[in-house]
Amino acid sequence: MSEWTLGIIGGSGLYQLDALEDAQWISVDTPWGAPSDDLLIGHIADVKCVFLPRHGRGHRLGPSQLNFRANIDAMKRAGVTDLVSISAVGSLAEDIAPGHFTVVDQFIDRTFAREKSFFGDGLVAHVSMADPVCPRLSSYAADAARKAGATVHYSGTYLAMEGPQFSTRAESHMYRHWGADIIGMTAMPEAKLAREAELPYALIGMVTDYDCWRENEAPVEVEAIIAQLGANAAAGRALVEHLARSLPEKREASPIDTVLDYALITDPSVQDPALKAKLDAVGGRVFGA
Ligand SMILES: CSC[C@H]1O[C@H](OP(=O)(O)O)[C@H](O)[C@@H]1O
Ligand SMILES: Nc1ncnc2[nH]cnc12
Repeated sequence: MSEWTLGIIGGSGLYQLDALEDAQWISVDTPWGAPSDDLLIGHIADVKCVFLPRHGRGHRLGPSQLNFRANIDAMKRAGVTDLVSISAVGSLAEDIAPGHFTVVDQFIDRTFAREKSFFGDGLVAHVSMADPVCPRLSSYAADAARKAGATVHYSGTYLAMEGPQFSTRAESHMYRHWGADIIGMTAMPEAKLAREAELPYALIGMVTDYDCWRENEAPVEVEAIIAQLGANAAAGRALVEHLARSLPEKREASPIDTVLDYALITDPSVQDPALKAKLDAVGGRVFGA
């Protein structure tokens, strides 16, 4: 049996994963509230897979309504060892065209109306986000995207905006000057919380549009995004299947598995027992759940 349990967060257009065998929707409760939906738990070959549609089936939740902490906690609670996230994104670069996939390796976080940490009052932690994704999982995901037939960009900076409105033209130009390659509304604080939960994380951005920085082109509208999403989602599903099938049976330890060993700063004598209890899944390895 494979040592990997692969978590998959599906973004806009990806609400179901038919490739999962013996799959069942399971309700998972967390100390942080309800995740976006039940988890679809099954397997691909001998890899256990846990799928969560980020916006819920039917796309009920907007980016600022997502309970990111509950989503990551639920993944951890379901035994996920590695988490791949799939997102619809706008392109901020000429050579990244709609239909292309970008394997994200950096982020600029401009979100401001979201809970961004599992830690805080009574138990403080500071994890490093210098290298925010897992290179190993990203590399498997990139190969899987290529096998799925997508044009793949092997690195890219994702600008996370609050939304739900799309950017102004001035913002879009500014993000390009900052060096961002793609833009979306959901990967932050998802990536930060995955790191706090010691989950190696990879993000694949499926490009739907050119946002609004191109002078002679109509700005992005949901209608155009939905049209592109259909084509992208098929490749996204194929990517997940190739990814699960390409994982070696044995899972070597990742440095991300143990980041909390170096992140906690609160003296044990004053750590809040109530917060520690809430961290049973996220920090169970260090607090002995
Ligand atoms: C439907 S376009 C805007 C919407 O799509 C992206 O969601 P996700 O990252 O979950 O695929 C974007 O971030 C916005 O939430
Ligand atoms: N242009 C865009 N801006 C923000 N999020 C997006 N998701 C898909 N396209 C987007």
